[in-house]
Amino acid sequence: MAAFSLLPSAHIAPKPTLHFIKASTSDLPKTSPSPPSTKPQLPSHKPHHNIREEARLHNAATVTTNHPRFSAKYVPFTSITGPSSSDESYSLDEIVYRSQSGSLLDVQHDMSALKHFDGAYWRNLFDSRVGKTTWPFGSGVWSKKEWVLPEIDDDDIISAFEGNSNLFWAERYGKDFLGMNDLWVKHCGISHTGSFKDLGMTVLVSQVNRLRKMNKPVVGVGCASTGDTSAALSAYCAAAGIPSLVFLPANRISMAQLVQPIANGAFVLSIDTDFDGCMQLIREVTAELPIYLANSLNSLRLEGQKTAAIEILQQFDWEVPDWVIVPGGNLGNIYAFYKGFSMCKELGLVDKIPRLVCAQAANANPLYLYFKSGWKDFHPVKAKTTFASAIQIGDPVSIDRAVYALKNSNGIVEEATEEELMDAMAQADSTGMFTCPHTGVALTALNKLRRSGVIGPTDRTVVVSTAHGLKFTHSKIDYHSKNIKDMACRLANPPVQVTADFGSVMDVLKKYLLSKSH
Ligand SMILES: Cc1ncc(COP(=O)(O)O)c(C=O)c1O
Ligand SMILES: N[C@@H](CCOP(=O)(O)O)C(=O)O
Repeated sequence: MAAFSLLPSAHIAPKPTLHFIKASTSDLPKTSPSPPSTKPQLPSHKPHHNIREEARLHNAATVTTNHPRFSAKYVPFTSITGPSSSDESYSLDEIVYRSQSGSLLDVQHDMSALKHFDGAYWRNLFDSRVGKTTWPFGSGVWSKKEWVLPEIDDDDIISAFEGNSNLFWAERYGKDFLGMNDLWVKHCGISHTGSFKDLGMTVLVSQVNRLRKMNKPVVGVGCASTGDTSAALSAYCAAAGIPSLVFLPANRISMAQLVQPIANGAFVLSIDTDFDGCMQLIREVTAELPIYLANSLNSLRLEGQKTAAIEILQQFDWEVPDWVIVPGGNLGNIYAFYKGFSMCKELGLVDKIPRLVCAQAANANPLYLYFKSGWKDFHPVKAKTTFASAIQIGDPVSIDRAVYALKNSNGIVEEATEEELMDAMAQADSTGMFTCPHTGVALTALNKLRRSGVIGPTDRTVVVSTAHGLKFTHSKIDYHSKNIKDMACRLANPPVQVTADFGSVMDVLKKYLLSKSH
């Protein structure tokens, strides 16, 4: 193993009161802005190690250095205070989802240890890990490991190299439909299981892997789901060899989503209730049985999901967009974005955060109604059927997190009717994307804010696309066949039936070309 300089620069001089650990070469403070090497040097007689073994070798060959110990713990969270600084806290190795008073928890990082390094250090470190296959940093989540689960052993990590998703410049959509020139779509759904849930699930399942190795009582991992959480949970558990159990609302999720946990070997319960009913049941069951709760009530999930925000900044070369629009259901993700942006600001990678917009389906809009009441009255709703089926949620568990995120980002909540969201999805698809209905909800919010002038023509805006359109082909088929009651489906593009002779084919082609020529 090569020797490394341990001399920190003046601005990152270690403070004597901190705990010190053995640090790997990739963790060492750098005196120059050049990115640190993350590739271990292998002994020449063993050329065929896999990447996990390479990381193991690399970590074994560490040197003791004056490096602060990064750590994180659970603390209570409320919509007023955010993460609390009270004495109540829990180790991440405990199985706990709520505080003593019943409030949500948050993963709180030791920010003073992270502040030991300046913003330039973190930017360089994160940038240096992109596009590599080094374990576990090839993942967009684990490339930010120090900010996610700093204490987990690389060997315990279960990753599909999720994240690093495309930030798509929506050139034509922005120009033709919104008069915008700086519109971007963060394709979080182009991912291992087809949604942003992979980002959180790699963290949660990795921690479960660690807990099981510590002989903690975790026989399986369970969730309630509208489709995407269950797909991610079952895939990551299958990769780890851990049993997964999923509670699905019968007949309320797409076939493509239903088949995912089935194929990955999960124990699938199809329950005759809605998502909120399934969520209630899984909470009761996980309180009784050694089943670890994988929904975003569990704040570990959000640690992975927040990396999408960091990634957006990274993809803009650490320039901050004006707006980020996120579709909301159980409302963990809007807080995850807020947390990712806030950490970047607090640790000096950027100097501000974007304004956040949470977009809901009008048929499942408890946050929208709360926002419209001036944050006075929150009432869960009975969510009605929506094409954006993954956000058909009336009693979101992370309501307090969402309120905190929106209040602290000068945020806005918008809603989309069924017709609006389906038209927006079809319009985006007509410019070359293949979006899901939830992205249609976010695009509708953009449309409304753009038309009212709240979002300006040159504002740099990011719409978060949360799932792959291929999971929702049934809704696209209904739309393009004009097979939806009370909906004009004005952008429908049904196939033309034509008889198999040259003349008929020529007739329809000429008609089509004529329609395009003026
Ligand atoms: C595709 C999709 N989009 C958006 C959401 C909303 O995310 P959240 O529940 O974190 O608000 C979900 C899940 O709830 C989802 O599956
Ligand atoms: N859309 C989600 C609903 C559950 O959300 P979670 O983030 O709390 O797990 C799903 O796909 O199940």
